[in-house]
Amino acid sequence: MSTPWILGLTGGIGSGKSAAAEHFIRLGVHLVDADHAARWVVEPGRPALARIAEHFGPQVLQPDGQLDRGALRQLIFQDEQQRRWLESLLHPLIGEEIRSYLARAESPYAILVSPLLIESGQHHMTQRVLVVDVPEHLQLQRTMARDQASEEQIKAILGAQAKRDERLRHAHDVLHNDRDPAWLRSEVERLHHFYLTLRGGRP
Ligand SMILES: CC(C)(COP(=O)(O)OP(=O)(O)OC[C@H]1O[C@@H](n2cnc3c(N)ncnc32)[C@H](O)[C@@H]1O)[C@@H](O)C(=O)NCCC(=O)NCCS
Ligand SMILES: Nc1ncnc2c1ncn2[C@@H]1O[C@H](COP(=O)(O)OP(=O)(O)OP(=O)(O)O)[C@@H](O)[C@H]1O
Repeated sequence: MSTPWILGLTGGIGSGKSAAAEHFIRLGVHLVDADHAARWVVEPGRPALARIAEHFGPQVLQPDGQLDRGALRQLIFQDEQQRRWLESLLHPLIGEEIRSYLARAESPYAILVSPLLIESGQHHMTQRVLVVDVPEHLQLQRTMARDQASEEQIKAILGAQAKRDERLRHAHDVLHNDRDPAWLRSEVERLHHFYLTLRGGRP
């Protein structure tokens, strides 16, 4: 099987990666989301979950044995060493899941969506990088409207991610998602046609 051509889609928390991803999926692009892969590797019965419970204690498990994501989020974003421990356990496993899923792509190009594309080195799996970019105040505003998290916690997560400039330095393309959802959709359609042309497909 030939290796698919992969676009890396990244952006900080609440920048609009998932919203952009939905439009690419609707256009028929094969897509894997690193946040979803991060959930698969800690499903009950998988070894990573037992390692996490052993390391952090039973307070990170729900009564039904599933990972208590809110509890783990609290622990890792207030302690950099614990976050690094978790990342060193999960990132290699997430990388394997992503690789095997992307290898099945049959569309003219495939997409890897990841908040940590640059930070985790996952951009080495891709041929091109698209950054969804918004000013920090919009990231905060949209994430607070979406999640049950406090401003303080979202700021801690922002602090654990690459700075805006650093991410933009790796960008081949930038989607400025500071307007309304209709603009986001039209930008995804424009970029999709551009990628099809790059791949020599029918625009
Ligand atoms: C801590 C966890 C359990 C919290 O789960 P929760 O359901 O609340 O959030 P979710 O996984 O949907 O992530 C939401 C957003 O948080 C940010 N985020 C998640 N992990 C990290 C991290 N290690 N560093 C910086 N930001 C992160 C991203 O912007 C992500 O899109 C979870 O985020 C996790 O397992 N993180 C470690 C694995 C990881 O690094 N995942 C990122 C994709 S590679
Ligand atoms: N152009 C836009 N106008 C208004 N709201 C938007 C726009 N784009 C995204 N949003 C909203 O902002 C919130 C964050 O978007 P989304 O969940 O796609 O971000 P994300 O980058 O995937 O975040 P995370 O890193 O946390 O997974 C969502 O509630 C989404 O509906």
